[in-house]
Amino acid sequence: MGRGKKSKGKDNGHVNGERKRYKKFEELARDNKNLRKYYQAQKIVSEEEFPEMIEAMRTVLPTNFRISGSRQQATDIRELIMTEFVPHIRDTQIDGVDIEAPHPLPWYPNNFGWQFSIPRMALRKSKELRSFHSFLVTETEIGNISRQEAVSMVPPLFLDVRSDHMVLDMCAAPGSKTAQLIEALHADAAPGTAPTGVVVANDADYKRACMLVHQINRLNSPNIVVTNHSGERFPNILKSNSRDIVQFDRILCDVPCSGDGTTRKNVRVWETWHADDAHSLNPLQIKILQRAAYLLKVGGRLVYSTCSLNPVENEAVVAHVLEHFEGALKLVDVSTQLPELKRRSGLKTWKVMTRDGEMHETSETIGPEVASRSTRKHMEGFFPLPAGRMDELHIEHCMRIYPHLQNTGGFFVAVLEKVAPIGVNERKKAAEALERARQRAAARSSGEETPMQTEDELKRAASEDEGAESKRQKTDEKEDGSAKRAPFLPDSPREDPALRENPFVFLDPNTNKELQAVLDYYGIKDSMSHQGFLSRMENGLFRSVYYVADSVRQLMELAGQRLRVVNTGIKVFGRSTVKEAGCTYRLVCEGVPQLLTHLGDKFVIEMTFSDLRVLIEQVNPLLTQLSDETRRRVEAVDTSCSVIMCYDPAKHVEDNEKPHTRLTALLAIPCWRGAMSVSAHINKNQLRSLNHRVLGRTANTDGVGDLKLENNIHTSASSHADTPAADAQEP
Ligand SMILES: C[S@@+](CC[C@H](N)C(=O)[O-])C[C@H]1O[C@@H](n2cnc3c(N)ncnc32)[C@H](O)[C@@H]1O
Repeated sequence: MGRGKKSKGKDNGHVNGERKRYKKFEELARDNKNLRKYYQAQKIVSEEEFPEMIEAMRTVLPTNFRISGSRQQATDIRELIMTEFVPHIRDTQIDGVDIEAPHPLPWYPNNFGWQFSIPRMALRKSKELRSFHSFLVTETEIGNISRQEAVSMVPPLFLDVRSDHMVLDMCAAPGSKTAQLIEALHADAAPGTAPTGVVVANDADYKRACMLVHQINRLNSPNIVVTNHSGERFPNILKSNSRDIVQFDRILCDVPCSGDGTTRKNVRVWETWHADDAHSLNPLQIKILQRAAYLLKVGGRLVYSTCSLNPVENEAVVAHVLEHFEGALKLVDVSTQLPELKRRSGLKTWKVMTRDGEMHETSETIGPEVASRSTRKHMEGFFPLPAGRMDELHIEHCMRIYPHLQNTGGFFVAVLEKVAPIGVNERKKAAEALERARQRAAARSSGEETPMQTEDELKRAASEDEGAESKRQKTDEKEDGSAKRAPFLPDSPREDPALRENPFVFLDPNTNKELQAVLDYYGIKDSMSHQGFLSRMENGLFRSVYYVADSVRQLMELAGQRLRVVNTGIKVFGRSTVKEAGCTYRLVCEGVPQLLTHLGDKFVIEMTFSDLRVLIEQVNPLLTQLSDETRRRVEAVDTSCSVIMCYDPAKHVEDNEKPHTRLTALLAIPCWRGAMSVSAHINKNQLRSLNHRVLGRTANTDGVGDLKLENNIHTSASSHADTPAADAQEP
């Protein structure tokens, strides 16, 4: 549900001191008189359509997933689903009933969003379906697939994230939309280049922020920072040598909400729903959106979304914030984007329901007996603005997605753009830029080169001038090294005893000999910035080394202690437990995509298809089992050392054997070079996935399949005792 955490003061499972018996899922009535009355009165759909919508809200939601990760990898996974699973499931019948095959969501770009409805009992009765289910579980574990409600995939698509954008996800946990934002940042970068932007994923709830870390770590991005602030109090980060604050190009406000668009998944909403749930959330939602507006650059885009159908949490919030900023924010008409996505326009009129079930058109009819003092304080914000004003603000540009339109949950999305500065500082800066543009235009027209410009042209020139000014500032910082000089103060340890982690510190290879030795050993090239390594110190020692993109480092240096950083970067090196190892640090699985192009050549070893087969089929295969060239290259590195073994499907087409499914993405596998053997240093799910995709061998999570995976896992009991057993359990 959208709220994200239990509201304070709830019963904790007790009523009047006695333990409350929660009804079983199937005992719950999928109905609520007040809910029906409320939405019928709002006329959110026509009278004829209303029963269809309520019926859809009662049915079980289909399963949806998104193919995630890098574009090329995602393409390979999509091909596998289309060629292997869809045709089989399409032909499957259970007890004489056809099973609906998984199908792509028509509006999701590149067929990367999918939907299917397979009854649980059907899974038990069909080998094909069980196999598909196991595939989903495995690929989800390793981050190639994300289970995500279809409508929840919508808001990031309207943010239009580019590779150089500063993006803020205000209420990010558990992180399914953050993952989309990170993917968009990487997908937009030119082939072979890294994005220069940042995604800051923030959540007010520390525990949920930690869940978010788990979700996004699977994407192996060095361009992400996870922070823990109340969105409405997200701190100002000052640019260096300036009183200006860092602002974002894109902001997602997927705010806490009552979640009544999720009745198909959270059946308990039917039992607990009341219209005034929205009343306590509306003031917070307004504050979060207002803060986001301040943090947004002029010309930047913001998406506000909820999984609630209630106008008090949706159009009311948007309308009052637009009104508050007096034209600095405007709603964007996105009706021609994602044309296949069925949606309805935002509401311009609605009524407010109080706890007694009465509907009100104005706050004047609401008495103190049905509204607490704090509710009364905010009541104006629940109602629509005067009719003419709702038209002027184009509230119809908001999007409402209803469950019956395309078999999904319910959702609300509004796309906003900041068209003018807000606040004293921003206005002053804009006025200065306008004056500069005026003076330039005057100078030009006195030289009779160009005629005097119109006010609009001047404003445009001024806003371009501001952009150029901020670019100039960045370049100046680079040139005079001031950004580098800005001292980085680690985020302070939190007061909450549950938050025990040590703060991140950047490691400078010029002064940190241990790091320099690791970089020298692995021949890390200058193409990888040496300033992005950081760690969490434990008793003066660092166990793991992480890496962040320059953009993240600059942001963290500017923010200093102001930003409560929960996590950032990707782990690239882990301290080795093997005493005789060539280097005290080994390569870490999740760091492979980051390190691959920057490692010394001898550590990246190309292999043939038959080498790949040996590596994923056998436990610690002997070096003698590899092809001659591959073996020669592995033997050229120290024993007890990490290497990355790569299979490039584009290069090794001459091999007699071919992968089971069409592969286009390079497969890069971190390995451990033992005295006589080499072993893939990956976890069970990664091994399972490779065996399936490369060799067509399945090892299902429920035991179905022809691969006995237990035998392939590298443990201390494995046949050649020269792999780092402790490391193998945690690659
Ligand atoms: C609807 S959920 C967000 C879902 C998330 N965007 C996703 O796609 O996975 C709302 C989140 O807001 C967080 N939250 C609640 N109050 C907040 C606040 N004042 N500021 C920031 N986050 C808040 C909750 O902890 C919850 O994780």
